[in-house]
Amino acid sequence: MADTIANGRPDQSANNIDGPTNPMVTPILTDLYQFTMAYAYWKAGKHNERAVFDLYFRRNPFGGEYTIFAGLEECIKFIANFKFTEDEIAFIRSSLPPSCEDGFFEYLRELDCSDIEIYAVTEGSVVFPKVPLMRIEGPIAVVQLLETPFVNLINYASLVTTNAARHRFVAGRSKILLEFGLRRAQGPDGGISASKYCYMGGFDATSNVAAGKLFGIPLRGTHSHAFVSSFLSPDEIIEKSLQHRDGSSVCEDFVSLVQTWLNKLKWSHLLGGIFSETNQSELAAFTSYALAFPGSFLALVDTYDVMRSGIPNFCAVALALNDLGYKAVGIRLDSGDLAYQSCEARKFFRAIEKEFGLPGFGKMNITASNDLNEETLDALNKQGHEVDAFGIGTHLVTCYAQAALGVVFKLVEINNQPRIKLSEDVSKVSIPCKKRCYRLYGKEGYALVDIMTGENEPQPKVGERILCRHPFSESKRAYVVPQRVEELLKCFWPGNSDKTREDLPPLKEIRERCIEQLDKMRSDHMRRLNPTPYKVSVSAKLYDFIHFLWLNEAPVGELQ
Ligand SMILES: Nc1ncnc2c1ncn2[C@@H]1O[C@H](COP(=O)(O)OP(=O)(O)OP(=O)(O)O)[C@@H](O)[C@H]1O
Ligand SMILES: O=P(O)(O)OC[C@H]1O[C@H](OP(=O)(O)OP(=O)(O)O)[C@H](O)[C@@H]1O
Ligand SMILES: O=C(O)c1cccnc1
Ligand SMILES: [Mg+2]
Repeated sequence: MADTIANGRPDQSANNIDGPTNPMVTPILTDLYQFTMAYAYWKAGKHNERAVFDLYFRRNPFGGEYTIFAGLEECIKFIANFKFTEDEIAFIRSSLPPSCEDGFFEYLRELDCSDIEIYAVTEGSVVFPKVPLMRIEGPIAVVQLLETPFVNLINYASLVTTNAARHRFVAGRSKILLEFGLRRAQGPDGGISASKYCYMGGFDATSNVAAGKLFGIPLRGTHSHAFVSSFLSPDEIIEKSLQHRDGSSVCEDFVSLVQTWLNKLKWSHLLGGIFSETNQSELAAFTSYALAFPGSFLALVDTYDVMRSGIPNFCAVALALNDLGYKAVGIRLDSGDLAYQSCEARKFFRAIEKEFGLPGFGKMNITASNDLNEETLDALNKQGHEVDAFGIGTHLVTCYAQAALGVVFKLVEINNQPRIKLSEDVSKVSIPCKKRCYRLYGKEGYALVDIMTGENEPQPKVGERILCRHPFSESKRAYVVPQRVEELLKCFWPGNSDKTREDLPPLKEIRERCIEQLDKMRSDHMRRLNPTPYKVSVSAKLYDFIHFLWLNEAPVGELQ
């Protein structure tokens, strides 16, 4: 028997692929019906029949016309370490009827994924409905057991990556996007996954420390209202000294230096009249935070009153820091009208730059947060704002605008026999056969269409006209002369076959791929309002075959 590691799972480390991020992702993280079907396949002697399943989705989320494929690495890590523990086998036995024969549990005991082959689109790619994101081949009983965990691992990952990409699209390339969602995410796995996939979708950093450690995502953060209101007055600051940044001198009373600056601001003719007395609790909090982090001072300015207290208090501290050679980072706004306040804050910073001759002060970073989503970002853009960074939590990580991406896993072939699943709803009819999928690019470098062909059809060639047909609608078809042809499905798990396994790229590389692919999308597919659908097609041969099979399988009705 194989060695076992700490959690009782057989040691598969010879495959050099770590297990999934979440240790709950085990072979029993599946639906009961996968085991009942596996038993029935086994009992019928059918369990080793070679099946091909496609994993795909039917509609793009968030009313958009694109999706980002994510979660592949976790699927591969899962199957690379797929092995039942004795404990799990005992539990499965206790969950099935007592009549289930021992031989089945012997079979489960020996099971791994060495006989499975997985072809997939590269993680971080832009993908479209109906085109397989993954093709899973292998003994039917095993592939069936993979359905639920794979759909689970791809569904939220792709949904939240797409959500992040959509937020990035609205915010624009130049803005810093911070994921602040851990506290509002659906449990610990939701939080960790959100941080990983929001980074993949184009966010710059997360506040989630565990995700920073696990995935190397840059960590960023400010401070909360509690920190501000926990102080009563500057009198409670005991340690008041601060060394000059270059070490040349020490300011013994930084608190007084801040007070001096606050008075200067109050009486300055440019700024005068905006405020009188600022909140002393807030001033004490800012001063203390600056004493703790003089090189990276950033303050939350909306606890009491942004313009009459938060901004002047922040500026007094920032100016005192400047005297000692430190450059404050900026502010965070977390309530009220973020467009208006950011513009007012910017005016104040610029006025200070001018008044005190401090180059760069006007460019102080303004971070905004508070229930932000695509719509509010869009509204802020339309109004005009001065925000440099957005901190986004709830709407981003919970995918508030759409709860799930209906990923499905459908049988398309068994023992080399193509299979189709019919439905009253045409959009739910599956596309049969083991297929090859290509993206065809046009003259201007944009992707024109994705096309699926039968496995043995010749590959579309550059410069050669090919007919692309809508899979179900007879009248929708177009000729395409591709300038570039990209094969979409690559082998990420060759099983026992002699295919070469694609490496799993590091997260940063996947993120770069995602950003690059989105940049190359035609703008009409990307726009928020009524985007143009991207064309997904099949070859003429596959079209004919789908419709032949459809007619073959659909019973003819009888009218009486
Ligand atoms: N200029 C703006 N245009 C459109 N939406 C905005 C603008 N500024 C802020 N928002 C959004 O308006 C909403 C304001 O929410 P709400 O009134 O509940 O917050 P608040 O009272 O300002 O703050 P708090 O979180 O302390 O309750 C938030 O979703 C915020 O993102
Ligand atoms: O608004 P989100 O997009 O979810 O971003 C995260 C929020 O979390 C923090 O708020 P906090 O937990 O203090 O709650 P509150 O602002 O709702 O009072 C922070 O100040 C943001 O407002
Ligand atoms: O660092 C922050 O400002 C932060 C972190 C989590 C949630 N809200 C804000
Ligand atoms: Mg808030």
